[in-house]
Amino acid sequence: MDVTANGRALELALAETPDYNSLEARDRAFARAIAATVFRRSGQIKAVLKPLVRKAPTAPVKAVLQTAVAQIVFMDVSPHAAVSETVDVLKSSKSTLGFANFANAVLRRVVEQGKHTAAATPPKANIPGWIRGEWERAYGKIPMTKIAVQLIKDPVLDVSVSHTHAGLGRQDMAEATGGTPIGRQTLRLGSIGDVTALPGFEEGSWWAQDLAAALPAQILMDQFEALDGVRVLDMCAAPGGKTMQLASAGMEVTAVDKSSGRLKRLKENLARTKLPATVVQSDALEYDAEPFQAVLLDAPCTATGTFRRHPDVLHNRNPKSVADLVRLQDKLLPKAATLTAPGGVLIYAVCSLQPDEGMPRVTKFLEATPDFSLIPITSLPGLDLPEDRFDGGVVRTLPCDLAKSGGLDGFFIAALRRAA
Ligand SMILES: C[S@@+](CC[C@H](N)C(=O)[O-])C[C@H]1O[C@@H](n2cnc3c(N)ncnc32)[C@H](O)[C@@H]1O
Repeated sequence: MDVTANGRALELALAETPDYNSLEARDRAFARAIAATVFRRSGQIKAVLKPLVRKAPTAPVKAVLQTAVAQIVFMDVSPHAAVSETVDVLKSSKSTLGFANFANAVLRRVVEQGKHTAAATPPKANIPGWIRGEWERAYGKIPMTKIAVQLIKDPVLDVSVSHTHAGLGRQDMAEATGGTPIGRQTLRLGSIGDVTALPGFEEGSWWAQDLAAALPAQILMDQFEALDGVRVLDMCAAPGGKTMQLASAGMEVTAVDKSSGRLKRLKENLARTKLPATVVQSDALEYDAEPFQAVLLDAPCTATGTFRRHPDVLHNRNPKSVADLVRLQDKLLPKAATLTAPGGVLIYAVCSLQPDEGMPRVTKFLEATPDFSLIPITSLPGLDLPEDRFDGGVVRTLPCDLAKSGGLDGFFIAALRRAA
């Protein structure tokens, strides 16, 4: 409820819930899986409940019913156990006690017919209408349907393997984990479990990073013949996935971020991977330094492109949050420009599928800043993406790309150069 009503991220909402924190690790993982399934399957769950619930119950009762449907229809949970646990939960509070019998009756019907109703409801019903509209207009109806299929699949785990570690390279990691090398430095692993238990974690040989999230830094690095000692600013850097890529390639990285909590994670990541970077806590809009040969602006965005691992992003955003972020992106891009040295490279990236956060930001910036021009990108070595992902000389990945191997995050990436 905190996610939909207050726009909180599911991870944060859970982390600040005392009942959740008091659970054993295994039960916490189960509770998180139920919550994620509620968001992943929101439209199908609604379709299952609609014919059975004539009058809308209170918000807490509705939320409890949704978690029950998630378990009964979509998870490997005994239906009997899910019904009786749910009824017990409702009985445990005075405000919901009166709904226990009602829920019992509804959920028995869900056990009988829920799977059938869910199967008859297309996956695109799980995507909120306003987002579906924007994606259909931007990417077309068929890609939209394929994108929706990625939402109901279990996400894969991608890790980026450090360039600096002679010990556990990508091939060693592949052999040790059964993972598949994909792209330039990514290893794709079957499903997300306890990442800290994977070989090479303690040694800092890799960090979790979606294949698409590794592209902006790779595109930046492609613009240089030699990387050693090149000064680069990672302007919105935490938790540091891209900082680690740049540092592990030998670049001299300054990592700026506004959030102290997220910078703490960045510092932990750098310590674990034994990679160097100058870390600065600052609002990027107020940060000043001698201009850099390269600036990476991985801008704050709606992050709707990350829905495979974070299905809640489709439910805690709205058109106003897009507009607010667009305003910030329109300030950050010119600021990034002032920090880019003449002849230098500026990369703008967002992990968003909302069209407004992509090309229109770059077009507006280029119109206002004549000493910058687009460096057209027409393909990415090692990645077999459809030609139209490079329309306009920029990169637009869709979650349905490379679908057979697990898809990838939706990113928009543009490379720009300042005149010398
Ligand atoms: C997309 S995330 C960055 C992810 C990171 N580049 C990575 O690869 O791990 C955006 C970041 O922008 C930061 N941020 C938001 N507004 C900012 C601002 N005005 N100045 C600096 N950082 C900001 C957020 O704290 C967040 O860490």
